[in-house]
Amino acid sequence: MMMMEAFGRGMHMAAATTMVFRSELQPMMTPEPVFSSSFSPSRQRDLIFIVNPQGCNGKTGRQWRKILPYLRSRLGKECNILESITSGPCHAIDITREAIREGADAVVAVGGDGTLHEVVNGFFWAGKPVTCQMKDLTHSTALGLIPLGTGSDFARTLRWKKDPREAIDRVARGLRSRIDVGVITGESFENHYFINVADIHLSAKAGFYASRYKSFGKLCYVLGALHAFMGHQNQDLRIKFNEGEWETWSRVTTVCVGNAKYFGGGMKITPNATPYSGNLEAVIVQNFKWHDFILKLQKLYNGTHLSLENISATSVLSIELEDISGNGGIHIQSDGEHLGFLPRKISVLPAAIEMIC
Ligand SMILES: Nc1ncnc2c1ncn2[C@@H]1O[C@H](COP(=O)(O)OP(=O)(O)OP(=O)(O)O)[C@@H](O)[C@H]1O
Repeated sequence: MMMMEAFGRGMHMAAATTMVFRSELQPMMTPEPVFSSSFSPSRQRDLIFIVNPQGCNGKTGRQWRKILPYLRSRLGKECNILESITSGPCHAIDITREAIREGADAVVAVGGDGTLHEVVNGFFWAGKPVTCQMKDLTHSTALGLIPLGTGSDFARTLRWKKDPREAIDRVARGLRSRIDVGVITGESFENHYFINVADIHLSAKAGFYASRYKSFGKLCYVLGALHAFMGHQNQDLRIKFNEGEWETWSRVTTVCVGNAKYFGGGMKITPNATPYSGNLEAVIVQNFKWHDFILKLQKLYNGTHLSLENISATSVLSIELEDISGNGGIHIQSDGEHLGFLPRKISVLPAAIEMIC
């Protein structure tokens, strides 16, 4: 494969909507993964490992080099192990597209949620899944993950530890399960995909500032949030759920739309979300100040914040958000990557990707 090196180969929505009440939030059954198939044992599999050497402040690159011997011993006999080291932001997207087009059996992201996010975006091009031209229609490339980032929040929902050996064993077993992906659309905006959490306003700014504090490890997300509160103003937003009517939500601090549960280095922000459910969980926080954030931090980490008065949650297939002030300054990010400003629509693509689980 080109470019790759082969080894051995508030509720101040005081007027609550008809759509969402905290009290209406039904306890959800947690959907479990359905394993469909494993790799064919009859031929050598092509596994592409996309490594972000700068992940976790450079620790990802060092850990990767340490685990390579184990990877080779565990997978070297039955697989072609191909390593591709990213050269900078967005490189993983191109590598993934190329690998899928060339018929790879799996593309494995080695790094944090940012690297995983780029690999997921590589599964799509021009609004459609990327496919392999050379193999039969039943062939599909699976997504794999060796979580080695600062937060590695997506892995938490699947209850995976940041243990590279455990992750390699999972890749070796090769069990696959279809997972949902979120898609963000907007006028003059290329479709953007996410696997973990998309978020708007305060927390999107927090993600941006967190990157300045990465040397503090997971604490970078709390520091980023406190930084984001400086000069922050809660804003009135227009929100539409599931293609319904537009509703006005006042003094919105942040909106988080989860395909999975955790962000910000372990905050269980969308505690009912799972990537096997066919929908997303939208959590709307209103009228929060920086001191509320500090006082409620523990609840955010353990996922009990949905019981608070100015937090609402609902399960959605799609959610559209517009800035009422019209000044265009409401930030949006997904999986920690900054994506510009509202208006945007966020929808679920059920069972869009096969993942090695
Ligand atoms: N070679 C590179 N040099 C600099 N940045 C890179 C390189 N390759 C990828 N990146 C960027 O690094 C960003 C962060 O990487 P990653 O998410 O893997 O680590 P992290 O931020 O430590 O983990 P987490 O997102 O889980 O907190 C990615 O969004 C990606 O765009």
